[in-house]
Amino acid sequence: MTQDPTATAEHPAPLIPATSWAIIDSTLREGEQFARGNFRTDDKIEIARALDAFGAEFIEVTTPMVSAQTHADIRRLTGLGLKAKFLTHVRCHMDDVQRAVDTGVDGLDLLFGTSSFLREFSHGKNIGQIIEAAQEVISWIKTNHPDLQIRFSAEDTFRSEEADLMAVYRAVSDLGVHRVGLADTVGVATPRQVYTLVREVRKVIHAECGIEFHGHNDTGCAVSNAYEAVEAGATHIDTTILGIGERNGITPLGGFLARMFTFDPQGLIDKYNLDMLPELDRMIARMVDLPIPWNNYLTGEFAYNHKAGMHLKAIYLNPGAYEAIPPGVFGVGRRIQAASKVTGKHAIAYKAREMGLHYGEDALRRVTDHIKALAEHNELDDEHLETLLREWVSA
Ligand SMILES: CC(=O)SCCNC(=O)CCNC(=O)[C@H](O)C(C)(C)COP(=O)(O)OP(=O)(O)OC[C@H]1O[C@@H](n2cnc3c(N)ncnc32)[C@H](O)[C@@H]1OP(=O)(O)O
Ligand SMILES: O=C(O)CCC(=O)C(=O)O
Ligand SMILES: [Mg+2]
Repeated sequence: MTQDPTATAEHPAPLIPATSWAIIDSTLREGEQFARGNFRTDDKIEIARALDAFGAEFIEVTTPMVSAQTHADIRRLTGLGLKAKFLTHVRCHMDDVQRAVDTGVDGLDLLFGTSSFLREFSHGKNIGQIIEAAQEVISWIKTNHPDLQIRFSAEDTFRSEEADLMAVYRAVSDLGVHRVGLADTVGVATPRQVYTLVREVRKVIHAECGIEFHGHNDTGCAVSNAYEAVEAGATHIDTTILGIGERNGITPLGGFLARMFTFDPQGLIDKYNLDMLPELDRMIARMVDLPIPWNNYLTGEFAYNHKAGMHLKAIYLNPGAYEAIPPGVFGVGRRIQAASKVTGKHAIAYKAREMGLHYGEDALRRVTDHIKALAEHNELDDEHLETLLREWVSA
């Protein structure tokens, strides 16, 4: 991790500075592999513009080999004049690369599966042949398109033999790639494995070489694995909006930002327009025709719902008592659910005060118990609660 020269005793350097990593948002690549991800040209433009306005550093798009329409769409996107850099995700094959270089992208994300599963059942190449293909393709790009950034990823990294991985990463680093990629393709890696492997890879690549992590969420570790990657020195993290991708998806943009915010809030505020997150999540939910999950990081309907009496007492005094991240920073509001059987007298007193009503201690206990008893069998909304509080005063 880099030292922060501006750190003082009063303002220590953040644990993981937001300047040490960048987002490669892959909604337009991995996201197109989601069951409902079938973006039309206008959708792609809307997504790219929104990500750019948000401040995403990189936007990964799919390979132009998909279709003539996709090829034309990539050219359209790269011609929009956005600040974000475009990367296209292509097989490590001359046909694909030659088609990709005229799309106006800033870089190529090359990949080759290195696990025995993918060597046997996907492309049929051994490690020596993978390195040979990498040499041919990377040398050609460097000679003919020296301005393009090159990343090489060992697909299915975490089911690959470590010796194979090190041989491949060392070879592509020697060829001068700008970044290597570690991909948890089937979402099987544990946070500790990710941390350890990133540290090992760092030892065999050149000093300026970035490390990218791409993590699937099959076992629920996509956010924690991305975090461990950064802690170990990864410089780039793949995300998608709402986490859409193959199967149950990858590290979600919102979840990853929530995680990283706790280490360097100001760094994230400086880098991204965080209050656009709800808009991004709603945009993708609309395009894939699914609701935002109720428990979604930061933007789920109940992500900032507070209900239990003990929580509410403290929340009214200081929301930080039960919130890791202030919701307003991400453009969302909190919801206080004061009328339930798990409420308490402090919440009821607070609600009453908001309405200009005051109860003595006995009355407050009685109205609170009445509300709790009613809520035992009925849903009580805010309107119902307000009516009850007024009736109780006039009774
Ligand atoms: C984990 C991931 O998400 S990896 C990224 C996945 N992305 C995509 O698949 C992009 C969308 N894909 C497509 O549109 C198509 O699959 C295409 C255009 C890429 C290829 O289509 P087709 O030629 O019809 O081949 P198909 O998809 O059936 O098979 C995959 C081919 O890629 C080859 N391949 C797989 N990985 C690699 C690689 N890293 N480098 C080179 N070739 C590879 C396979 O050997 C197979 O080629 P073969 O027919 O010569 O054996
Ligand atoms: O190119 C990469 O690093 C990731 C490819 C991918 O989507 C995966 O392995 O799941
Ligand atoms: Mg993937």
